[in-house]
Amino acid sequence: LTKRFIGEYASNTNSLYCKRFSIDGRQLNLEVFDPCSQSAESQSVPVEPLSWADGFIVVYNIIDRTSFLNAKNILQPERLGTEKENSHLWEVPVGLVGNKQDLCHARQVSEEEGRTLAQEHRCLFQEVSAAEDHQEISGLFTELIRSAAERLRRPTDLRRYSGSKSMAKLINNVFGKRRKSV
Ligand SMILES: Nc1nc2c(ncn2[C@@H]2O[C@H](COP(=O)(O)OP(=O)(O)OP(=O)(O)O)[C@@H](O)[C@H]2O)c(=O)[nH]1
Repeated sequence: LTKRFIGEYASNTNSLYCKRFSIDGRQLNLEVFDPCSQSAESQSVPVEPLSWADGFIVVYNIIDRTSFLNAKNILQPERLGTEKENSHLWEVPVGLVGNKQDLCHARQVSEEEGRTLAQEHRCLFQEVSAAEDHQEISGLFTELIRSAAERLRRPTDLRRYSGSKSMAKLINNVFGKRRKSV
């Protein structure tokens, strides 16, 4: 959003960030919902964004195994409401992201573990360092947005279960206006 790393900021509330974003020569309104921290026991996705999200990014910290287990928990389809049955979120693209790669000397989660979890849930996967490389983050969002846009272009009856289901940051408004349902 800012192309620079902001080390400390208040994050005790749910936040919605909006940005004009250019991708493949097209302008779009990106809305990123960042839910505030929740205890491990109550990890779940806030209900409201699920009615409009076009994609999810679930972020864990590679030097904190508990955060990886929380991410694993969140990826369960029932947590996101992305089960095939009765869900407009069925097959929305999901990115699993291992952050803080700059601290990999203290890693508690191997890259292989992250990749395997992503494959199990049919997610995009990437390890990044938000502190060191904003372009990686931008690339990640671009990839997810392309997947979301591609999904929205497909006729409903041709859609296949391609992206698992997951969460933390939500993307909305891909190449268009907010939709009530897909
Ligand atoms: N070294 C390093 N620190 C990071 C990186 N990304 C975030 N941090 C730090 O990790 C801490 C948590 O970052 P947040 O952005 O608040 O992470 P969050 O997942 O939103 O966590 P909550 O605030 O608990 O919701 C902050 O002190 C950040 O400065 C990174 O890539 N490398």
